[in-house]
Amino acid sequence: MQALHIIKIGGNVIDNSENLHRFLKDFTALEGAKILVHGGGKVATQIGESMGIEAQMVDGRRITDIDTLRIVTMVYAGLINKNIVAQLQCYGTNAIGLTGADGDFIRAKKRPVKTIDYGFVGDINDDSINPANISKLIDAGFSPVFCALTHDGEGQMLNTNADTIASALALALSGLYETTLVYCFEKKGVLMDVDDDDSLIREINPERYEQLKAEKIIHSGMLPKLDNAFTAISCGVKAVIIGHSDDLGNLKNEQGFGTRLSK
Ligand SMILES: Nc1ncnc2c1ncn2[C@@H]1O[C@H](COP(=O)(O)OP(=O)(O)O)[C@@H](O)[C@H]1O
Ligand SMILES: CC(=O)N[C@@H](CCC(=O)OP(=O)(O)O)C(=O)O
Repeated sequence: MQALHIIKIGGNVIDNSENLHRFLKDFTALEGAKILVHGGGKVATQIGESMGIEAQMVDGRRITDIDTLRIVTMVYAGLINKNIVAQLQCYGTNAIGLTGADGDFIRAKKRPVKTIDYGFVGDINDDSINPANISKLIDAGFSPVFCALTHDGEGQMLNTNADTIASALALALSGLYETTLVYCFEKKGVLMDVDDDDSLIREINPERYEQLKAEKIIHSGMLPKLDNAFTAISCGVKAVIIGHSDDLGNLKNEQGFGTRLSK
């Protein structure tokens, strides 16, 4: 089976152009088939605020009313996606920028209203992604670059968390490729102390994850990231690694990069 890397980059790195460019160079240097998934929540919040629209987050998810949907569509699919694609082209990666609506690559269902109305937020299902269609792009030599937007098939764009998109792509493509999923952010990996980069935890299995959650060592944005990551590893994704965007160049070096998840 051909190897595939799916790399997700988070909003804090996108917000720092020096770190972003270093990361995009390292992404270009990765050999073989690759997909980039980017967030950009921080930039969307800043631009929304400059337009008088305050972000409302619940459990790490953005409440997406119609005005917020307009902002995230402009920011994720336009500003961030196209700048990343242009930079990758400059470094020599033949990137193609996509939302889930393009090529009907990722469909989602609007999240049903329970106690909270998340608005235009989309949840991905088992049959949301057609891996054969995405592999046509890869076979043609493109590196797809997905932003955090999906569609419902009835003309409605939806906002979907980028970590979730990355793990759903990894799951869907793991039948066709030997897939490695890498979450890159602004810390060395999962840390014992969030403020101490020397406290990196090299490996986590589900039991240790439960302990670290109970001890509140892992919290906030790291919880949905790891929930997605453990789902991926238990469903056929070969490896899941969480590490610093600056260290992507060390990916080949087994001990050199971030926190590895094990079953
Ligand atoms: N044990 C931990 N180790 C590292 N980061 C942690 C930990 N627990 C919580 N976090 C938080 O998780 C955040 C990463 O999640 P998130 O903000 O969703 O990232 P991104 O936007 O890059 O996807 C870190 O910035 C950090 O504040
Ligand atoms: C529904 C939902 O919350 N969507 C996210 C999508 C962006 C994202 O995931 O960005 P980061 O990876 O930078 O956090 C949001 O709008 O913040």
